[in-house]
Amino acid sequence: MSMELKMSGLWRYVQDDEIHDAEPLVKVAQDTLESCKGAGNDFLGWLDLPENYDREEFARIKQAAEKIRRTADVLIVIGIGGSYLGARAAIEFVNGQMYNQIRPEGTPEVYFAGNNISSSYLNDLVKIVGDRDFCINVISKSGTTTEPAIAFRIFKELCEKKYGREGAKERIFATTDKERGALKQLADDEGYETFVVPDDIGGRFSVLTPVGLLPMAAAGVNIDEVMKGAAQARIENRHTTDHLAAKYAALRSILHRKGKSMEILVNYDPALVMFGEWYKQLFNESEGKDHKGIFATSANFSTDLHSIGQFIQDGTRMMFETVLWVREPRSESIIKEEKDDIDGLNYLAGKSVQFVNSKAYQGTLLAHVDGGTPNIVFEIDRADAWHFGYLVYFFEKACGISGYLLGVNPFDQPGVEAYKKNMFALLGKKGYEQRKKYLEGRM
Ligand SMILES: O=P(O)(O)OC[C@H]1O[C@H](O)[C@H](O)[C@@H](O)[C@@H]1O
Repeated sequence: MSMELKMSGLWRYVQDDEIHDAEPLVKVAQDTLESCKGAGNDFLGWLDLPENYDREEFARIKQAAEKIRRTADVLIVIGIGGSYLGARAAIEFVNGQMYNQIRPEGTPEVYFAGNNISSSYLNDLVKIVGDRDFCINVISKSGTTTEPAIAFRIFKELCEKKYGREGAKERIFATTDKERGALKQLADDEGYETFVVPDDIGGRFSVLTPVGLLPMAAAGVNIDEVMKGAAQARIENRHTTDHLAAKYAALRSILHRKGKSMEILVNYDPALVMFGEWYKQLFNESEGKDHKGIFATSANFSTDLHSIGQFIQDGTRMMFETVLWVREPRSESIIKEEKDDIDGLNYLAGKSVQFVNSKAYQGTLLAHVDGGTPNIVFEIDRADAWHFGYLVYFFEKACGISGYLLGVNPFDQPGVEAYKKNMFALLGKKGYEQRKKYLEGRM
């Protein structure tokens, strides 16, 4: 089975008849999505993407990845939001958080830039590259986002200094709109190889496009497997409401109506930390609008059980957890017996660390449920490329259904503009003069 939903963490909170009663509405939401008749329907290119992707471009991604691997010790991936999170989530999901230190042979170190406005971070990254050979993949659908634009100026200059303008051309790969935006214009002017973010796929739904696929492939993630996993999720989660994406959307909606306004995506392996970050953008930008929505966040257990665990167990009862449990770790470690059992751990001698992790998972689940935090649980066998693709498509589909159930357009993000307008005004950008005056008067 690709993925299993476990309901034992919901027994006090959601009854079978409630799920049954929610079905007609879930069906309407799903039909609206699948028939492409709902709000935001010009952004549904991701729905059939696992079957309908551009094979020629896919082959070109593999060639470019090969070239990066051949010519670079370091790959700098520049992007933010949907142009950043998915690729990083994939690389860490498959290879672990310490990927750069233990990466597969022949693959470059991969670092991400343009996802913050920290000069220290940028300078640290320049230091890390040092004298080594590097390539750049600059990613921006709009081609005008401030953070990646700043980072790209710095690394483009570095690249041109080191390799000359002609040489840099061979090392810079741009992923952007097929015809619009500053990045597309720049890429055409300079002669960079370009990859397309399709018009009908929004940033947070774009991980299975070149946005995510090129960095993944460069890092040695098997992108054929990623697409196969996504294709399987597409087949399993459509048409009827008898599938996990519909059930998950129904459960979220039922819990929300009962006052649970916060969802925590829980993992038990640091390799999934960035997957949690990707999920946060997906759900918050899709549902957090019109003064509605579940606030989606993530937690990393057992790490966070020693920090925010107290609140989840015992604080304001406003949350539910969605646990993503991976049954088999990438590698195993066995706890050894010690002669003097000073730390009292000998009762675990011979047991695997994953066994201990599994008991932490089960024990936490029961404690949180007893404390008033319902748990939805998904279990998968392995954190590999196939399951990454599966999970991406699964959460995207569930998010689309869930957004329509909530009565919002899940495919826009008008609220993100507010801070940008203020920032541009305060920076003195042309056209924002009036706002600048008004804002500065308030400071
Ligand atoms: O790819 P870009 O156009 O640079 O956009 C990057 C990100 O920036 C924005 O502010 C949006 O809210 C995100 O949805 C998007 O993923």
